[in-house]
Amino acid sequence: MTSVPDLPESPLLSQLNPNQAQAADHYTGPALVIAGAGSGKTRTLVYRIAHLIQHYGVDPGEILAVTFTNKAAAEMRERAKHLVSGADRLWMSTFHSAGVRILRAYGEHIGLKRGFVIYDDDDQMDILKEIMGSIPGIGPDTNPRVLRGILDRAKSNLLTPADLARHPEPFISGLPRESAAEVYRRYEARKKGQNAIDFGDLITETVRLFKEVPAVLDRVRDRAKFIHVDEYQDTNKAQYELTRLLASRDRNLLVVGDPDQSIYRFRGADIQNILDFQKDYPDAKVYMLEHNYRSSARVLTIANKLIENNAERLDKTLRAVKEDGHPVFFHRATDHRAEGDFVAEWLTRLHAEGMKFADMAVLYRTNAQSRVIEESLRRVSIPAKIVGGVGFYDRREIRDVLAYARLAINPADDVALRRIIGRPRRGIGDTALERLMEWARVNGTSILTACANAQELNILERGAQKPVEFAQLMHAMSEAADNYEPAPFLRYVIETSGYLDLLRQEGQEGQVRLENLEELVSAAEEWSRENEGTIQDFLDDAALLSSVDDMRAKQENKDVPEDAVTLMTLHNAKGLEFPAVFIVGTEEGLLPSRNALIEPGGIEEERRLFYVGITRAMERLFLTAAQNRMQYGKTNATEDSRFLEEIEGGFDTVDAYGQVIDARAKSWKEYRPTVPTRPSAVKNTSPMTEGMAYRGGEKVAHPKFGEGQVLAVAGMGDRQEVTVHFPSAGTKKLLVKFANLTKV
Ligand SMILES: Nc1ncnc2c1ncn2[C@@H]1O[C@H](COP(=O)(O)OP(=O)(O)OP(=O)(O)O)[C@@H](O)[C@H]1O
Ligand SMILES: [Mg+2]
Repeated sequence: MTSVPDLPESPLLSQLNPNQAQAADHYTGPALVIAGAGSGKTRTLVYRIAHLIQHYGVDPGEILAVTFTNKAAAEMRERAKHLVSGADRLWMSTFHSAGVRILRAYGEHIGLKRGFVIYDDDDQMDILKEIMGSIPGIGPDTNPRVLRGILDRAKSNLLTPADLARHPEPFISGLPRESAAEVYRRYEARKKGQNAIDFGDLITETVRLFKEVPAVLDRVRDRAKFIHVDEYQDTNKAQYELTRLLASRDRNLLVVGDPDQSIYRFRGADIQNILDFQKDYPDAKVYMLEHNYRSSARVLTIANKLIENNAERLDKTLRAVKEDGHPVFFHRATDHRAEGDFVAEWLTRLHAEGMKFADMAVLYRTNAQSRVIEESLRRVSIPAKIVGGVGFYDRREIRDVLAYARLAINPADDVALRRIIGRPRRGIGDTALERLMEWARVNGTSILTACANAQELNILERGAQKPVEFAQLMHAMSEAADNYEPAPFLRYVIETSGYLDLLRQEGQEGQVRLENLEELVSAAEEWSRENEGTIQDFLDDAALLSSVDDMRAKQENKDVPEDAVTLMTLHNAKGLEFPAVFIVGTEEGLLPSRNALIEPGGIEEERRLFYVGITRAMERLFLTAAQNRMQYGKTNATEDSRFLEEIEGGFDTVDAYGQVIDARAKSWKEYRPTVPTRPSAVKNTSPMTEGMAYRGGEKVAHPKFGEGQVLAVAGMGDRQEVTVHFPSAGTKKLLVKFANLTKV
């Protein structure tokens, strides 16, 4: 029996349970916190940061924490500020934001020019559409999205075009690999010519910078002597490499994650990063957290039950701290509309019982499902905040004005130029534009340079004055960009570009667009109050907003009251929690998704996604399905999700009025007995793993495999099973009874 080693007396640590406190007290060297949903991983990470500052005297200016969204980073900073002073100097950001910051400061060392812009998904598509036509093996029916997917995955895996050409598989996403590599090559060249980088580059270029210019890496490492990564299970190869480089000198790297919540494999996330952490850092300390503080025991039971069906996983223990709570309800509606009405009905009831709308969330697999739910909610006037979907920053007028701003900062941004040269119309037709582009291509200049010289160089026979005027307009705008704060500058752009007049002529619709532009100016004003920086910094931030980020949500839901139900995809819900959660569309073809059925490992990924959804719920959980659903314009009969079968017995089936039809959950204790366990606070040093022979992180020896470290412990008594990582033999699952392990 091991006991909790002495921990420093600390008011901070006393707010954690003993295992959490041990992890939070981790000082130097590599560490891995691996634990299930709601076990306090994120909380432990924040407390560890505060404890480093308060107890170990670490300078906040040497601490980096990487989170999944800017919102999570902001929240973490707020929490840290409450716990300890100096927290405003912490570096908390996403991988992408960290990349921008590093590349803006040091990108010149690897040939990035000042003022580079960040291309988003749509900009990428513009380039791909333009180049794909002339590449052998890429037909006109090739979807540019497929190409974009190939590029994204290649970058996530740090593959160059040459690597792609050497790829062992003859086809990549159905395309000849040579063609895919050629697309990649030309795309990169085009982007470089326009002084732009894309999302993937934010990581890969930073990695390249670190490798090629060690002095820069050293400077950045001084600012990141203690590194934390939340949601480590969703890092890809490039992010892994970035982390590895940053941590390679001081080796103070603490990562937290849950392999069961890895849900971004389709975007290149590699679950192996977390599983191999101990291979990369053989001296890593492993901390396991085994108590779930978030969900009622019933909710947690079905979550545990579900995820056990995954074959590829580390066994972990996760026990409820909370009581049984309410039964989980499942409702099978006649169709998707009835499903939406059922959700609206229960939202209303919960609200009448005193729960705030803001404490409720509706989660779905695909954005397309949100429309019907929204309609149902609107009918009964439930305020709803939609996260994701076609949002504020995707609107045409917003993108147009931001494109002007980009071009003002970076005259080489041809993608932006092509977007706005005809908005409003300024007498430069398609043929003229093509000649300008051709001249620019032949002479290796930007299109804007071609415009500026249209008259002298005889690029155009007629109307050469128009492009020259456009170039003059942009020149004036560039000067304004240097001289104005972000908000006045955007106002200047809206007016001088002619966009304002254009919208004024468009009547009602123009009016709505104008209001959106006003909102953009307000967003910039608000941004300036909270940040110091130029229009360039504002554009960077706007480009990096993810759908769950606050700045984005605020603009997108500007007319929605504070107290509103959240509607979002299961993916976006990661890391969040709500007292009441509805998961809709638990049907075959939706959850698991149709694509998952044909992809290797697809079902297990979808199961993890469902697991993420279930474990967001604190008190109430509702699952729904529609027997008939309209999809792609046709109504079809559906089948219940296979996952429902896996958790059968864990929920009550209810009818449209909420009356229990099938009360399985009433006898749920027989179905799977879990008794809530309440771990003591840290002051009381009784070990929380009472009755267990082994604990995560412990060093053991095996007669054949040698020394190793316990990764996970599952089961009790004779059936206790440990997962042990042996540096010489890999990771093994062993039954304690037979394994002949000894403690080291
Ligand atoms: N020791 C504790 N005492 C009280 N509340 C706790 C404790 N540990 C965690 N919690 C609460 O439990 C909830 C879940 O914690 P947290 O979000 O840190 O879990 P997590 O492991 O990061 O979850 P996820 O896997 O979903 O990211 C939070 O509301 C947190 O404040
Ligand atoms: Mg978390």
